[in-house]
Amino acid sequence: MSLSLFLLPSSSPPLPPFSSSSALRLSRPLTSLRPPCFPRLVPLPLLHSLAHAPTLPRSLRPCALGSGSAAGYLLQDAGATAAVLAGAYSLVLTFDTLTENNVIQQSLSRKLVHILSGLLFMASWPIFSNSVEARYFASLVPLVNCLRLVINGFSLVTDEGLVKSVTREGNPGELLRGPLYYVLMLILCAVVFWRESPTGVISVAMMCGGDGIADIIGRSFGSQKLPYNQRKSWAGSISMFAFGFLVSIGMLQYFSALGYFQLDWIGTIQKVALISLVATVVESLPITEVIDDNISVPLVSMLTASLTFGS
Ligand SMILES: C/C(=C\COP(=O)(O)O)CCC[C@H](C)CCC[C@H](C)CCCC(C)C
Ligand SMILES: Nc1ccn([C@@H]2O[C@H](COP(=O)(O)OP(=O)(O)O)[C@@H](O)[C@H]2O)c(=O)n1
Repeated sequence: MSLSLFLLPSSSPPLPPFSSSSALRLSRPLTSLRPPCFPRLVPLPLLHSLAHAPTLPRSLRPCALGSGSAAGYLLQDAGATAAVLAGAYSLVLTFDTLTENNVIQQSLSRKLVHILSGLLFMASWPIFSNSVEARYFASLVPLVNCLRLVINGFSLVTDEGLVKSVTREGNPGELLRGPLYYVLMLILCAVVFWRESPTGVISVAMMCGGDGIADIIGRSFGSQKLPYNQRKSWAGSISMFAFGFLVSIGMLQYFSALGYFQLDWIGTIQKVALISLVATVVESLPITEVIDDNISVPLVSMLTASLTFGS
């Protein structure tokens, strides 16, 4: 069997922007392809070289787009969803234990959960399949946590560990604000943008990395307050810009290395710097008493990224 690599036939629907997907087509009908073949975790450049390999052992044959069976995709996505859900529960339990044992303060615990949850959730996206439904399976994770926050926020049940590790004062009602908006934004980014667009990646990075570090640095080193907002500081805002920028570039590199999109890095660095600046300015405004940062920061990042990246 020889593999030939060529672009999608012109009759195919246009590839989403930034998709560098080149369909691997086999010389015989896809129906003859039998798994196992490895999922899209293999970086695309490697797939290109594999595509030209004269013969490949069956177990090393890359999946052609759409070559996985529906049942295979379903199994992969269900397993990935269960694994990431378990990861979410373990993360909160870990920080609850650390707080309970006074290893870290409750405020730091909440912020570390804020930084790590969304970034680790986004980092898990490549373990989901190439199916159209994959993003919906992935969004089940923040959805289940959304329900968990709501039932605990209304004290229908009481999960002390959850309340302690993600609230400021240990009041269950707090779960219905910052944490709830946070998981709703993760659902939005996963469903609308998924791993095919820099927009969702940057928005999650700014909400988790940028806004998360601003609190930690701002509380500890924020003596110099902003002239227009005495609740925010130069240290907090500068750290939000810098860390949000670095985390955004890092996550874009991650998805690019796995072949989900290819970016012109000079232009990307400029665009991400602009997005980080806009998000940092918005986060510093007194409006955050009206609109939670977990809404304003990702939304303004989505808007700015959509305008600058065109997707
Ligand atoms: C503490 C959180 C938000 C508070 O925001 P703020 O008020 O400080 O601005 C984050 C709440 C996280 C939530 C309880 C759990 C979310 C889990 C996530 C969707 C999946 C993580 C999976 C990964 C593998 C650990
Ligand atoms: N730009 C910023 C953001 C937060 N902070 C500090 O972090 C604390 C919490 O910030 P925040 O109200 O935005 O926290 P979250 O809404 O993100 O949980 C503020 O009261 C400030 O002490 C800062 O100094 N500068």
